[in-house]
Amino acid sequence: MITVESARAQLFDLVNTLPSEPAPLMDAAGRVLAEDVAATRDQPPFASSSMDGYAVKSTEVEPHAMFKVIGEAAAGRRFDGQVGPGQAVRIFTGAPIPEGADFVVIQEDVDRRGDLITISDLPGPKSNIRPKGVDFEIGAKITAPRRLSPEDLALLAAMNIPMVPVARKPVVALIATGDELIMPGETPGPDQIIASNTFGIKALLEDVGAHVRVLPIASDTVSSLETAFALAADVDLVVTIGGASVGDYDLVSQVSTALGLERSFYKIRMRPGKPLMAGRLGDSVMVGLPGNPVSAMVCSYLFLAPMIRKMLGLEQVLTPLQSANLTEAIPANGPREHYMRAIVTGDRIKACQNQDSSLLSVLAEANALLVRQPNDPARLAGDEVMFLPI
Ligand SMILES: Nc1nc2c(c(=O)[nH]1)N[C@H]1C(S)=C(S)[C@@H](COP(=O)(O)OP(=O)(O)OC[C@H]3O[C@@H](n4cnc5c(N)ncnc54)[C@H](O)[C@@H]3O)O[C@H]1N2
Ligand code: MOO
Repeated sequence: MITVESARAQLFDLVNTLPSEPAPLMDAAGRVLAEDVAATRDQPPFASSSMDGYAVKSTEVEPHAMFKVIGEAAAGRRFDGQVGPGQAVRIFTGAPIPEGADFVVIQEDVDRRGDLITISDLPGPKSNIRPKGVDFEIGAKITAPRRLSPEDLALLAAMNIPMVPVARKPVVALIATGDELIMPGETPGPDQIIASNTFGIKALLEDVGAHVRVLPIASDTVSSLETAFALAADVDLVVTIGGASVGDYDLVSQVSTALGLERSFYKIRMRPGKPLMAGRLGDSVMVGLPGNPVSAMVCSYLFLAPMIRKMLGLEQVLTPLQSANLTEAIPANGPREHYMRAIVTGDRIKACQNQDSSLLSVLAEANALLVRQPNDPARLAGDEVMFLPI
């Protein structure tokens, strides 16, 4: 059995950054920027008013000063003339500052009668003018790689970049295996359970940025598994769930090997998730997850999500571990690296009572995986431990 670290290194060797493709800005949320992009204009493209008021010459601003209002400047409609001595232009937020003016007196600080305004309250030193290009100038860059946030999309729009170069989404096929499985909503036979892993893993991988195809459940026969693999021939990553262990109906290894799998490894010194396998299968990469629901999800956090991030070209593929102090003692660990379901509150962490790898109710309560090294000694309340947030 190999270590988690060595498994990760081998998995990363199997995948490369995918090529980029143009995406309409409207559909680019959450995609990974693949190439640097540059603003095609200044923002704002002209000096503009940050307040509603009157544009005047700053040298004339003093208590009781009077101005004649000679026109109006609104957002989208500038005043074409020149502001001369003793003159003011009615101006609104976002409007271009007229020639000759370099100060906006807010309307709360003036009295207006007809076309005449008088400064009633002395304005502060702020000119209420946003200089041209104060937000960004033409050529300002957003650098790749970067997962595009809602704020990034707004910035790209302001930069007038309607098509964005993004990494192609890795396509993942999920194949649940087992005669006992049916889909939610179907009527289970007496010995059947609902295929749950598919849904958790799909959500997790889509959240990271993959496109996930859920294939029909494969039954525990060679031909059914072969059909499922055939349906997944054109994807980047084929993920099987279950059938990875040593039982008579655990056929994933046998079938994938017969189909030409160049196996990288089988079995990791970890808990849960021991019977993980991976390798190259045709033009795809195959990862065989253990069927126990918690094992499958933990392996998805530890291995599949970082593989997707690498395919997307992201620099940080691993989620950094954090530390917290135990609220209760935990016993010594065995020989496998253990990812214990745990609940973190502030800087304190509590390992969940029951660590059985079938318990989705415990996993759903947890917000962290407490990481124990092989043979880690018993830990006391108050001890500092490391965890992976989930
Ligand atoms: N003699 C041994 N038995 C087992 C070993 C071992 O080393 N020697 N390893 C155990 C460990 S650890 C794990 S993990 C499991 C992994 O088994 P498989 O990958 O072969 O998974 P299955 O047997 O198909 O299923 C295990 C369990 O999970 C349920 N399951 C499977 N797929 C789904 C799904 N999509 N959604 C929900 N639940 C699913 C399945 O019904 C079983 O209850 O092997 C141990 N055995
Ligand atoms: O490794 Mo299994 O995943 O312990 O339940």
